[in-house]
Amino acid sequence: MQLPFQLPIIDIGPYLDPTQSSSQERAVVSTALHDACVEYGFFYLDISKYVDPSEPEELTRLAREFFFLPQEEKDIISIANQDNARGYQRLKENVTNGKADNHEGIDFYRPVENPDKLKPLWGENQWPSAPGTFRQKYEQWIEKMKKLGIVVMEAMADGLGLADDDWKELRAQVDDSFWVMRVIGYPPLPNDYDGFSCGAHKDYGCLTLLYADPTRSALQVFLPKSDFSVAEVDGLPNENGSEEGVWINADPIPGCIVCNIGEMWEIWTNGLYKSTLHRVIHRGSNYRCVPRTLQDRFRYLVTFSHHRVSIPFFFEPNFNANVEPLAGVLARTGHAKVYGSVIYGDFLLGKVGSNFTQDGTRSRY
Ligand SMILES: O=C(O)CCC(=O)C(=O)O
Ligand SMILES: [Fe+2]
Repeated sequence: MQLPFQLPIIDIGPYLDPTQSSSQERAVVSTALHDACVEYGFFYLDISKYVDPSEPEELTRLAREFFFLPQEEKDIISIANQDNARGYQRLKENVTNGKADNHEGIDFYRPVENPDKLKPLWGENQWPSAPGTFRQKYEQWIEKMKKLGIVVMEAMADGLGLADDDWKELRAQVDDSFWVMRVIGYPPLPNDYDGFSCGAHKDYGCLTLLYADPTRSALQVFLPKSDFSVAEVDGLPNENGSEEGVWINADPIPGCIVCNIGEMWEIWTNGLYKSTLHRVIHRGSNYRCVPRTLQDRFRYLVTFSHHRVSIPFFFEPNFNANVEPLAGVLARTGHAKVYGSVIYGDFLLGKVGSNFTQDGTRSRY
């Protein structure tokens, strides 16, 4: 019998404090990262030595409280108030592959000096005033994920066999990450819905560090091969064109986040690492988190108990980073450059600045 496929689990522990680990222990981690990026572009990162589970659990509880607010209160921080990027987007306002995604969410970006809401991406983050501790808790998470991003980058540089100087050059492209954090609420997808919870896409940046609540069978990853068992998804169209492969579930694992690489890694490695298609189909079932008061509990059970919450943190290059195939990788593989260079900020503006559909909804990918 074929066992269901599972993405590799990589414990980042040895890289958290290299003075406390041996070079062999670190080599196990960096080799595993390299193999996972060549093979899948996706892996689980065991961060149990870095984060107490209560911390992200609290974040999903705060997100639920926010999404549970009346629509007009959520609209107070609409992206329309600012630069059309920072803030809240209603259910179905985001569009992927021409179809409205069945989710709502709040986006935060690295703050900028001299904010200007008329300039794409250059506005100010809009923090909800309720729940009261939202901002403080999420800002702590941002700091943690920024540090983790650099740690994973260093481990990946080792996995690629980069010399010290090459790592310093790469580090200088990500040491002031133009990060994005998204807090997403997914109500269950109606059976007859023409679309997805989040349509198939590749992430366009560097590293996605995704914490999601314990809901299973929601996030799916496309593996362009056919020797794995498949997660059956009845009646849903393929979104992978004519490419051979299977969609597998990337269910949450306690103590781990799901990690995937974006298109910038594809450029740095001249195509050796590929960013991978993924999507969310949340039919809604097995996660419950019930409010305390009776009245709220009733409303919640009727409307909200099956909401899935996920918090992707996109650890991206610096806004001005000039991203191109790394000399160390070209030298090692002996391959000619097949990717050109991009300034990350220009690339990002191209993605989010002009991605509006005719009815004013926004397409992120
Ligand atoms: O919610 C998820 O599990 C994934 C979300 C995602 O892929 C994205 O926002 O880019
Ligand atoms: Fe994604």
